[in-house]
Amino acid sequence: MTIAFKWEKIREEQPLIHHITNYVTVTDCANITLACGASPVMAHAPEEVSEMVAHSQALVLNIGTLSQSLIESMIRAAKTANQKQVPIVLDPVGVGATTFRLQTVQELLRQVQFTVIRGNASEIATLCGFREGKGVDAIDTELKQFIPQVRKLAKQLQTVIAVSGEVDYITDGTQEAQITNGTELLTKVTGTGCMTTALIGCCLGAGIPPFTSAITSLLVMGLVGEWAEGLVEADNVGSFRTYLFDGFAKMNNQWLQKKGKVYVTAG
Ligand SMILES: Nc1ncnc2c1ncn2[C@@H]1O[C@H](COP(=O)(O)OP(=O)(O)O)[C@@H](O)[C@H]1O
Ligand SMILES: Cc1ncsc1CCOP(=O)(O)O
Repeated sequence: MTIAFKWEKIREEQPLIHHITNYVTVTDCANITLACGASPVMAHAPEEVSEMVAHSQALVLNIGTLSQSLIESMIRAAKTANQKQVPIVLDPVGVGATTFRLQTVQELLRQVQFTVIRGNASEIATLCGFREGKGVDAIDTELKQFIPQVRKLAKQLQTVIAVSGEVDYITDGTQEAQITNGTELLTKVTGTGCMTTALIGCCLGAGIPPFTSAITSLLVMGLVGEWAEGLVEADNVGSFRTYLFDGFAKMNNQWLQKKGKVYVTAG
C-alpha cells in the first residue's frame, strides 16, 4: 500500500476545526492546529455548538475534563456534524478510569457516527471491552493481544481506530498500518495525545480520507517528536514541547521527506 502524504492540503484548505476539548491541553491543541495551517475554534457552550460546527470542516471531541454540560454540547454538535457530513474525531481520554467516562463514551458511540477514534492502548482496550486505566496515561497494555478486537470494533462502528503508543496501530477493520516512529519524550509532556487527535481533525477537515488522516497524523507526530528530541538535551521536556510547535510550523511534504526515516508497515 502506498500512503501519499498530503500534509500541504491543510495549508491550502485552511479548514476551520471546531474543538470541544479539555481545559488541560486546550491551548496546545489550538496552537498545533494553527501551526499546521488550519484554523482552531474552541466552542463549548450548548447554546452555540450546533451553529459553530455547521460552518466548520471538522469536529474534535475530547472527554479529558468531562462534565454534564459538555456531554450535552458534544451530542448537539455531533448530531449536527453527522447531518451536515462534517467529519468527527473522538479522543476518549481516560475512558477506563471512571464509570462516568465509560458510560458517556458508550452513549456517544450509540448516538454518533465517528469518522476516527484515537486513543492510547488502555483507552482503546477499554472500548474493546477490557476495562483498563487509572488516569489518562496508558498503563502497560500489550497492543498485540487485542488487535483482533480493535479490528472488529472498527468494522462494527464503521470507523477508523488509531491506537497510539510505542507502536501505533491504525485500522478501518479491513486495512491496517503500524508506525514505529516517535520518542519516549512524547509521553513526558501532557497533551501529545490530544494534539495528535487535533492533527487528525486538521487532516479530516482538509478532506484527507479518514484512514490516511490517522496514519499521517501519527506518523507526523512521531517524526516531529524525533526531530525535537534531537535538539534538546536529555530530559529537557520544556524545550522539547516548544520545539514540537516549531516542527509543526515548518512542516511540509518536502520537510517530511527529508527528516527522519519513516517506519510504516501497512497491509
Ligand atoms: N514509548 C513511546 N515511544 C515512542 N513514541 C511514543 C511512545 N508512546 C507514545 N508515543 C507517541 O506519542 C504520541 C502520543 O501518544 P500517547 O502517549 O499514546 O497518547 P496519550 O497522551 O493519549 O496517552 C503518539 O504520536 C505516539 O506514537
Ligand atoms: C492530564 C489530563 N487530565 C485530564 S485531561 C488531561 C490531558 C491529557 O492529555 P494527553 O492524553 O494528550 O496526554
